[in-house]
Amino acid sequence: MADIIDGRAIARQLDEKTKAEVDALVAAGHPVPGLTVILVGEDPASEVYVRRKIKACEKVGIKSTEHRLAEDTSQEDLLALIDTLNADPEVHGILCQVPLPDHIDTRLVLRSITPEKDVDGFHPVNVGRLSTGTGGIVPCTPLGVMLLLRSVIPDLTGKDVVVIGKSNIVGKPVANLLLDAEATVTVTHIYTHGLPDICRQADVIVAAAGAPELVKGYWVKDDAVIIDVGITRIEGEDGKTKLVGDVAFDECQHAKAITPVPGGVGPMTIACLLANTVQAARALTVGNGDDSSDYADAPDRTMIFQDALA
Ligand SMILES: Nc1nc(=O)c2c([nH]1)NC[C@@H]1CN(c3ccc(C(=O)N[C@@H](CCC(=O)O)C(=O)O)cc3)C=[N+]21
Repeated sequence: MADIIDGRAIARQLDEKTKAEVDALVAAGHPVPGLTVILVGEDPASEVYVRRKIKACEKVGIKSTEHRLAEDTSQEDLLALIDTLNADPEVHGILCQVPLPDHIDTRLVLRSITPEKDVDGFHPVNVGRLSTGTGGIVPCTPLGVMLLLRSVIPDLTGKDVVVIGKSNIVGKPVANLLLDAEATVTVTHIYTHGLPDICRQADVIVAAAGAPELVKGYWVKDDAVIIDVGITRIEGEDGKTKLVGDVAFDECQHAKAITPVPGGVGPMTIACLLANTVQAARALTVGNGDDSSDYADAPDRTMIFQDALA
């Protein structure tokens, strides 16, 4: 049987460290780290995630605020709100839940969040810093993927990793982080020819295609490690809905280790959001931005949080 990588447990461990950092900041007379979440419209899945984020903030002592805007909110009003939050000294992290309604230019909105408060790591400045290994805020899900992976394979040097999916939110940043960790990375997607054969060569598969149960058992070599980023609600045989990943979990028990869905990458995404918020708060209040961090120019930014799990 494959080992199940317990994302909830590893997330709790990171949360403890985050809480200790919040306490230390406050004890040193700095403001309570603050996270603001913006949700436009009423997507039920987004509501679930936002509620989880707010609850998680409470647990570690981050002050959270929520802005719920109507579906028909104008782009101008959303940008004005972000301007206000950018200037608010009590707000250290700003997260605007995506997807946004069609009448809003998502790229413009993400660009308008100041990079220092961009705890999603989606601003082009943070994307550029990640891809050049020069600091910045690392996006939450890719960071979570790295921490889960390192809980099984502490040293990724020379490992053959296949990433399935090329999104700006997961596939591309994960590939960059893996390269920084000296892995050999093959980035693929659902149109890649011979995808099963490519996957069968891999020591590690990171499945982030958004295609439910895409990765079959025969795609996976014995003792591979599988990180499943997918999360899709489907109707099960009993008529009830259930969450499935991008990997046919039951067929992959010959793997060395695999993340479950739910309880794998999802909880880590939230724990990393909290960790990013505290990092942003520290940079904004204690130090002069990233340059205050010993890790600012470290080739592998994920180590800053890896230490928390040691
Ligand atoms: N600006 C922005 N930043 C995001 O980080 C962002 C976003 N927009 N839009 C939506 C996606 C999705 N996302 C998840 C967070 C937690 C779980 C999570 O905790 N999942 C639980 C189960 C959740 C459930 O029961 O539905 C688990 O996997 O165990 C999943 C997905 C963050 N996202």
